[in-house]
This record gives sequence, structure tokens and C-alpha cells, in this order.
Amino acid sequence: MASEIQNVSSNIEIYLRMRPLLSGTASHYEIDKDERIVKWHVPRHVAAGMANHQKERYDFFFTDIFDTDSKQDEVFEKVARKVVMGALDGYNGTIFAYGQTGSGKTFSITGGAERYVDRGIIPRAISLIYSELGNRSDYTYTIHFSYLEIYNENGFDLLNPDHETKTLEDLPKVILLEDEENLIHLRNLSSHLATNEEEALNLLFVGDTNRMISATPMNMASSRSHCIFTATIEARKSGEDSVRKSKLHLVDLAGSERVSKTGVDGQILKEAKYINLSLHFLEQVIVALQERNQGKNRQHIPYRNSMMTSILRDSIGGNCQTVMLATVSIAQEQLEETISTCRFAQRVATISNRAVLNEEIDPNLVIRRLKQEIKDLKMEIQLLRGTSEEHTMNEMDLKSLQNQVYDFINDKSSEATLNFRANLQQIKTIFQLFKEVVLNERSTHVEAIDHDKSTSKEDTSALYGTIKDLSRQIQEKDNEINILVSFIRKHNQNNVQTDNSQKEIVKEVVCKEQTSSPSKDINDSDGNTLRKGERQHESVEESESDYCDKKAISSVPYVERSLSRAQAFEMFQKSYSRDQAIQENKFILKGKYQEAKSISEHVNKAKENINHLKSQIQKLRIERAMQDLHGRDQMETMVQNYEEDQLISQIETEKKLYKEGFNKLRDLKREIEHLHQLLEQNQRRLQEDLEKWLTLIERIECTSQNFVPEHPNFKQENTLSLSAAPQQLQEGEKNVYSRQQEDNNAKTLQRDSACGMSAGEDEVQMISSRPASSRPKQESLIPITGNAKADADIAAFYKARDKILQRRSEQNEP
Ligand SMILES: Nc1ncnc2c1ncn2[C@@H]1O[C@H](COP(=O)(O)OP(=O)(O)OP(=O)(O)O)[C@@H](O)[C@H]1O
Repeated sequence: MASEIQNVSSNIEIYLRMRPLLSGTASHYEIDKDERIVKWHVPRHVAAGMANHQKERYDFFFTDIFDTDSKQDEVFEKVARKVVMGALDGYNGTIFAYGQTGSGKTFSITGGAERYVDRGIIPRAISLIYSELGNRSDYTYTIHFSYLEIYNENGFDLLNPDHETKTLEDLPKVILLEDEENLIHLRNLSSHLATNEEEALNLLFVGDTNRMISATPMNMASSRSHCIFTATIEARKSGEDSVRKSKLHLVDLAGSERVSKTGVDGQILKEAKYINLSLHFLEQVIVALQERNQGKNRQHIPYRNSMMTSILRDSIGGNCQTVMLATVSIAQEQLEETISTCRFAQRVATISNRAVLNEEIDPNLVIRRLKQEIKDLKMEIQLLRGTSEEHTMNEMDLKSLQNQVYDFINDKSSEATLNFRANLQQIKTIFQLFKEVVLNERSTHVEAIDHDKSTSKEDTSALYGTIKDLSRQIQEKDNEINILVSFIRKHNQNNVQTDNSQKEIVKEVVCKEQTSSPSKDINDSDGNTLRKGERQHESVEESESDYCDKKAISSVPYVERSLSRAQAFEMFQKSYSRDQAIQENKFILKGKYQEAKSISEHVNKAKENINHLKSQIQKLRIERAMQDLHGRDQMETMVQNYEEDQLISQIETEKKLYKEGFNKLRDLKREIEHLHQLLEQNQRRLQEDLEKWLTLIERIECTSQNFVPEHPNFKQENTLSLSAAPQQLQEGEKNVYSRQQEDNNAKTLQRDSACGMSAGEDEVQMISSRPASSRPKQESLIPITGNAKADADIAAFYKARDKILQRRSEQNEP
């Protein structure tokens, strides 16, 4: 995380935004972009009318100035981006809009209801937060949102679900509590976890709608309340004890116009006084801070005088990166208010804040870590004292320790180490494992000697010598074989012919695979256990253990290699047994998408309707505010109230539809995600099975006798006649091969190895037990490698191996 914010004091940044003129005459003003100064020219007659202000030009400095044509994204980038990023880095942040009613505070903070490009700072901040999380994967973020409305010094939770059924007055009031450390807590203000942008935007939408429809005779316009949308961000880095906690307040203050100008009375006057009072207290706080900054003896800052200043205490003169957006009208008749707003901003600019990184140790994490440390230390002490308790290890731990020990033994590097916890039980187990390995080795060795008791000593050593020699030679030939195999494959691509016998072979191979026994180990003369996978073409053979999902692909017929991959795929898919499930899932998914599409259309429609109704209410309220200024009769008031009630009840209906739809969509989204996962899994398996199937085909081609590669080294004596293999090679007959058959066995192994297939007796049996009718009529001969010496070596190796296996099985017989 790299933040531009340092732990140093800096003054609150102030920005000015001018609202486009809707009607009337515009004031005369100039913006000096370089100096970042706005100059308001006041006509002589207006200046004369302004209380205490006789000047004809007023200049104000700002961090930046946005003229009437400024766009929402520009404002967000300049005003909000760094504050949001700072909050993600662990610094508190506040952005507050201040200005007279109708000057564009809500438009700037929340945005216009109709157009997407009119999204304000809050929705853009939400998008930025969630898109940034993707770039900060080393941290785990938890983000909660709350939305508070302060009206007549009372706090209301805009995210309280009871908003739907109760009036504002009947909702529980948010209560301000202060702890011994002067930290403010808000009772009855709900906090909602949002794991993604969609959820957070939904909370904003719900809160804004509640703000609009909190229909009470007192709350006639949003301009009379303050709204604070807060994101509480927690970031934890894995493996660390500390947690970063920050708060991001996005504040839409009530209209700042002076009461005297509105000429209101009664309830509205009372509200206006409250609003003015809380803004007045805000001003007092700012003045006090300004004086303190100027070195005047100002200890007490009157934060507690109002709810808003209490909540925003850190934002003004505290631990916070704060930005003020002053919104003004350029209308000449509003010039006095405009100058008043600019003047207030100049005061705010003198306030210095000190944003510090809010990083603290998470006691829960520390406790957990210390507990583990204590446990380890205790065990170490017990071990050193020789009083270690013996805990029985569970199966998983034992398995993992076993693997570690085997890895350690098999690692030939002199730097290999075995890491384990200092625990008596583990040490004992390790010794036990070592003992087992040594005993096994010994018994294998003794076995080998016993085996050969019947043969002469000379024969035994000659046999071991041969085996050792052969393993070395096989290694040497490996490269040679690979070259030859690629030659054969190339040749094969051009010459392979498809016939029914090949199809039979596929079936047989598949059948064989289904019943094939797990790979067997053989011992070389050094007593090293050689697993099949360790012999040749290991990478290919590794996958042999789970070689193709037989059931799934056994239904798939043989395909000619000459087919294109796409054709092969098509053919494979047609007979693939899992394809039906895939198609079914696709069908269901399609249905769910259609359902989601139609629901989201309804949800969007409801949202559009709500936004439309909201703007109608807003228009109505603005009209009423204008009439308030000029006085209106009772009849008009009743009609307007009735109209607003109607609009509000329509919003309620739409809101219900929106909520139902949103919940349905959320459920559907979950189902769709699940289906997607299933489909991905199926596709992956299909892909794997296809690859395996193609490999199988390739193997069959290698096994088939339909071609005689025109290899330059090809010689008649190095070829193998498969047709000479016995038709029914049964279990009991396995060990009485003729020399020819033994050679076949070895050669088949060699071919299979070249094709990436595990070798052994089973394969030989499988091929030879193929019905004669299914075999090609043509007598075909296949060289193993094309190299006489290599073929002879391999055959000899297998001969030797069979002898060992035969002896072993004889010995094992009672
Ligand atoms: N920069 C702007 N561009 C276009 N329209 C704007 C702009 N600023 C404000 N408006 C429009 O002016 C009207 C009043 O703006 P807005 O509600 O944001 O004022 P406000 O300062 O929040 O008022 P209040 O104090 O009553 O909440 C709205 O219809 C809004 O869409």
C-alpha cells in the first residue's frame, strides 16, 4: 500500500463548484485558473444592499475551482480520489459539501437520479473502493456502511428496515454516546457489511430512497437535514497482528442559507433555526480551531454543542484527511449567499488536520499467536527435560510426517533436511519410520539372496550385473527411442488406416484399462525400488495412474487420426456419456439467465420509476420552497401535500417490487454461479477426457500392426510378429512363454512406453487375447526401435525382469 498521505499536519483542502444557472441573471465573476482564485464582481446597487459588505469585488482562493460546465468524474478525480485511497490505506477521510439550498450539494455527493454519468461522489467512491480491493490481495478487507440523517438535532438510521413501515418519528433515534477515551459511539445506527460493489450500491439506494420518503409533516425537504454516509474499513495483512481501521465520511450538509432571508415562520422556522444552529456550531468549531492555529489561547473546541460536530470531530481539526466542497449558485440574486459560502470556505481552509495511520494491534490475533508460542515453548521445555508427554498423532499428521521422511530419504542432495516440531512423539515416530525403511531394505536384500539360493552364485551375480547394466543402457537408449517414436508418429499420421480391427483394439485397451492392476514395482540389482513411473517417459506415465475416466470415454468410438481436431471433438462429444449432463446444465443455466434478465428488467424498471418519482417529489418540494418565500395559501398546500403523499405511496409500492426483485436476483446469481462452476468443471473434465481419448487413439495406432515404418534401420530380425502371440493367454500360462513370447512382451512394453503407456504383462495379455477375427489379416511386423542393439537390450531386460518376478511368485506360493 502506498499512500500519498504522510503523518503530517495539513490544512483542509477547499474546492468550489458552481451550479449551472437555470433561470435569471448570472453574476459577473472571473476564475483565475493559475492562481486558483475566483473574483466576484458585485454591482454597486447590490453591494450597497449587502449588510456590512460595501466592496464591489470579492476574491477567494480555493484548492481548485469547478465552473458551471464541470463534470462529475472531474470533480470526483480531483476532490475525492485521494481521500478514498487514503481511507483504504488506513487514514480517516471526510468529504463534505456545504452551500445554500439548491446549490448542488446532493448532486455532487450522491449524484443526479436520472443519468449514469451524473453519479456523484458516493457511488464513484464505492466503485473505486471495490475495484481497488483487487489490487490489494495481500490484505483482507472488511467494509461496513452506515447512513445517518440528522434532522432537528435527532439522528435517524436511513438503513433501518423499519423505514418501510414506520414514520420517521416512530423510528428509534440514533443516540450519541461518548466513552472514557472521548470516542463517540452511535447507538441505534445499523452497520451493514457489503462484500461487493453491488451490495454497497444497494445500501446507498435504499438509504437515499428512505431519505426521500421519510414522509413526516416535519421533514418536508432534504435541504433541512444533514446526511452522513460512512464506510468503515478494516484491513488485515495475513500473518500480521496489526489491523488498519479507518472511516470515510461522505457528508451532505443542510442548506446554509440564512433564516432572515427565507422569511419563514412556525415549524419551518424552528427547523431552519436548528439547521442554522448546527451549522452555526460548525462555524464556532472552525473559528475556535482557527484561533488556536493562530496561537490564541483556545483550549476548548465546542464539538459537543451539536450532534453533527460531535460525529465529525475528527474530521475537523483532528485525525482525518478532510476536503470541503463549497457549492454555490451563480445567480445574481443569490450572490450574497454565494459570497457567504466562499467566506466560510476561507475559514475552513485555515484548519489544520493531522491524518495518522490508524494501525493497531488486533488483540485477538496476538492472543492466538502467543498461545501457540506458549504451547511450542512448553513442548520444547518438556523435551529438554525429558518429560515430554506423548500425544498420539492423528492419521493425517502421521501420513504427512511419513511423506516428509520418505522425501528426505529419497532426496540425494547432501543439503536435504528434515524439518519437524521438537516433540518427543514426532522424534519417536521418525525413528520408527527410519527403522522400517532399513528393515525393509534388509529383507528385500535377503529375499533376493534367498531367491537365488537355487541358482548358482555365479548366475546370481551375473543376473544382477545384467539388470544393472540394462537399467543403465535403457536410460541411454531413452533419447534414441524418443527420436524414433517421433519418427513413427510422423509416419503414422500419413499412413494410418482405420479398420474395424483397430476399433476392437480401442475397446480392448479400454477394457483392459478398466481392469488393469496398479503398477508394480521392481527392484534393480542395487536394491533400489524402481517404480514404473520412474523408468521411462515419466511425465506421461504419471497420468497413467488415473488414466482416462473409462466409463466416460469407453462409449466413444475409435476416430481416425486424419480427422481434424474439431471433427474429432465433435465425434467424441456425440458419444461422451457426460455430455448429456453438460447439455442439461447448459439448458438450466440458459433458463436462469433468461429469468435473471427478466427480473433485472423489472428491478431496473422499479429503480427507474423510483428515481422518476423522487425527482417529481424534489420538483414539488423546490416549488413549495419557492412558494414559501412568497407565501402560499392553504388550499395550495393541501393539494401539494396530497400530491406528495401519492408520489410517496407510489415509491413505496415500487420499492417493494425493487426489493423483491433484488432478493430474487441475488438468489439467482448464487444459482448461476454454482451452475457456472459445475459447467466449468464439466468442460475441464471433457477437455481432459478428450485429450486422454486422443492419446489412447495414438497409443492404439502405435500398437496397431497396420504399418511397417520405412525406417532406414529396419531389419527383419528386429521385428515382432504379433500374430504369433497365443490367442488365449491365460493366467496359468503366463509364466511359460516361449522365448518369442517373452520378446513380444518386452517389445510391446517398449512400444507402449514410446506411446506413453505403462508397460507389463497385462498389456501383453490384453493384446494377445484379442480375438483373431479382430486382428488385421495382413501379417505385419513392427520394429521396437528400429535399432537392433536397443531392441535386443530391452528384450533382455524384460527377460531378466520376468525371471525375477517368476521367482518371486514361486517363492510366495505356499
Ligand atoms: N452541477 C450541476 N449540474 C447540473 N445540475 C445540477 C448541478 N448541481 C445541481 N444541479 C441540479 O439542481 C437541483 C438542486 O441541486 P441539489 O439538490 O443537489 O441541491 P442541494 O444543494 O443539495 O439542495 P438541498 O440543500 O435542498 O439538498 C437538482 O435538480 C440538481 O440536479
